[in-house]
Amino acid sequence: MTVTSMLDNVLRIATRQSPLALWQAQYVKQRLEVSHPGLTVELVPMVTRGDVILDTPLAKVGGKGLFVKELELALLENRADIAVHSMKDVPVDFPEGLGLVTICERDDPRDAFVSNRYASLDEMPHGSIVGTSSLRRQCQLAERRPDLVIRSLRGNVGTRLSKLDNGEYDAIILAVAGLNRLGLASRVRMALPPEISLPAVGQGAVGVECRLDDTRTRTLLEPLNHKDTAVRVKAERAMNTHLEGGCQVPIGSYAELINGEIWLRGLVGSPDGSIQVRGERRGKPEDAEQLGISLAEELLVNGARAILDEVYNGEAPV
Ligand SMILES: NCc1[nH]cc(CCC(=O)O)c1CC(=O)O
Repeated sequence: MTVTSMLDNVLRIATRQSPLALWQAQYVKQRLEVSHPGLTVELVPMVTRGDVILDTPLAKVGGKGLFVKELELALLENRADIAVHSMKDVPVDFPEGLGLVTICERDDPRDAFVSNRYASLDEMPHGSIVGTSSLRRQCQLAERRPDLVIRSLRGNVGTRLSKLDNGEYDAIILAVAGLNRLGLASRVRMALPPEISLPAVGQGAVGVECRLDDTRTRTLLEPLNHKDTAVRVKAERAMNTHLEGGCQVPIGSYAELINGEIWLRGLVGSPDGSIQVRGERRGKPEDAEQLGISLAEELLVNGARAILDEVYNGEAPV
């Protein structure tokens, strides 16, 4: 066998090494190998800046892009062929030459109430301590239960659970999907419906990024794309992109497909929950992007503009 033909049968995944990232990379590897007998998929483990700076709230250290930059560099330098991401953590912009080409079927998009003491949010006594570092979760929690004390909680899923188990918190909020993937579904005391906690853009979905001119890889990825998930995430991301919100503002965006129609709901709020600007759109899947944009415009007019301006001190977000 020549060197070229050997390489033809190998595809390399750049991945972070958190248990969740590794699960997602393994999942894509397995899906690819099942779809393409004879293909060998290798993992290329990497450390990102986001993995190094774990004790500062994400909103303060420059956001989600921290977790993907190193992976993208590996793609651009041809040290790997694809990067697998939680769609929730993928920034709106891609470096020139890279793009998101595949979105896999969505797992449970909801937030999970996790506690060793209480079965639900409403059961918690006044003054209970809840851990989350997500401004979106904090905003919705504080509106519903202004009497709770919300404390910052960082680290990967396992770290967060051990901080709960140590007694540092009465409850914590995590994504159901992350717990499911790690075999920790039994830790979910209550999955919070979107009415109580509107999920983050793309929550529960895994996406794959590659070099846009790499037609071989794009063809290999085709069977993994899940159309319904892709259209939902497209509407959610269009809303988010049009808001230019970044992750220093509480933003929720969640689309469902009901009888072939998109139902997109959006939220922009203040971190303390005192302001909640909400809206929704229904329409055809073909119009996913337009629905997201027009919902964003409505939210901006209804108060989101003021919230964004306040957070970014009147400057355009970077
Ligand atoms: N912010 C970290 C992160 N990124 C994706 C998930 C969960 C899996 C997903 O939403 O796809 C999590 C953990 C969490 O929010 O609890």
